[in-house]
Amino acid sequence: MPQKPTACLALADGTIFMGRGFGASGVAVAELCFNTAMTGYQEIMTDPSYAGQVVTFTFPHIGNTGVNPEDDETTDPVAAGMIVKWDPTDPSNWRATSDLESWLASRGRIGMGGVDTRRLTRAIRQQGAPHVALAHDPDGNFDIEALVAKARAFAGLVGMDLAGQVTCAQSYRWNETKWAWPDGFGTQEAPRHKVVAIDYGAKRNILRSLASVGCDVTVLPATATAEDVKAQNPDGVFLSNGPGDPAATGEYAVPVIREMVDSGVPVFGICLGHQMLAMALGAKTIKMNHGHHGANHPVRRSRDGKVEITSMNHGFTVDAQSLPEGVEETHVSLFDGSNCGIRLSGRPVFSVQYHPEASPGPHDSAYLFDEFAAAMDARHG
Ligand SMILES: NC(=O)CC[C@H](N)C(=O)O
Repeated sequence: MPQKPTACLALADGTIFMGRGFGASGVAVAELCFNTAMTGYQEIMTDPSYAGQVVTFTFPHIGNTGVNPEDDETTDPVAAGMIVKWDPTDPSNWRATSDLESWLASRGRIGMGGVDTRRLTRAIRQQGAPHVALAHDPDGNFDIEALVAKARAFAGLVGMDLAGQVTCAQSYRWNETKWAWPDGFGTQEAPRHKVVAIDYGAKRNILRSLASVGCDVTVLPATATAEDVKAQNPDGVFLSNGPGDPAATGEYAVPVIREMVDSGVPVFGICLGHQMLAMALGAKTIKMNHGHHGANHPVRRSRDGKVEITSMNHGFTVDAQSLPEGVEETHVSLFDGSNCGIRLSGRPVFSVQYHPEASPGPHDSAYLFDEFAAAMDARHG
């Protein structure tokens, strides 16, 4: 006899998927996106930019390498839940300290296995990122109509400022010292640049990457004012990734970013930071149909035509048509032509939509951190 389903995914249009629940029980209401990465599920689940989203993985074997404390991008999982094709198996990896299921349970996040993730991904591509309710009940009791109603009632990410939920409560100095890849990437250079990183939901590996090129990083909360930033007397300002709608967070962040640009210091932004820098320079952002979430997104660098294989995680994008004169488009997605990078002409003010710290292939875009450091070196003369 087939097992009774213990998880239920209800889409707002009434489509229902049944499967096996794991991790925490309960109900999560969120937007649903698909991620095509074959590795990095722990980093994905703990990336603050995934707040308000359930992630379905197109790669069928998720959980094989377990979890470990070093791969967390923040203290807690931030994605609202995860959906996989096969149930996670026992981990097999020398770095694993726990298995995915108990890690998820201990952090209050819902998992669902046994789902036809190809069908689900097709639905996302066709209808745009749907609003969903994901339920896990070990007894398998579901009120499906109520779940559909919850999915319908979800307001969605447009207009939502989520940075406030995931930013640090207080400023702090990034002082991790022990971390490095075997090939030396990530080895810290002696700090020579004082950098303020504004934390809209920063991933740890970004702060680590800044430290690796000689930045002494002070992290400030998302609501930091221009005076808070200037009080640190930084050599450069970094604008982090983060969840939600850039236009909503931009209401308070963009005026601060504009002042930073006007002050003449080098400014570097990633993802949400990129989107809000673009807004500060006069551009607009728009919601995408189903966004870009994966570890093999090709991007063309305009200055020399080089193709970078990048990690991406975004549901909004900078409208390239809205870029004002004097703002160059430096990178373009080879999947759909969407904007992936900008630079203020002749100034060390630049940003990318993708994640150069995520090193999917393996370190293609880490040069951006070097360029930020070089811009600060150039200012010191
Ligand atoms: N990774 C990010 O910073 C995501 C930015 C923004 N929340 C988006 O979805 O587009």
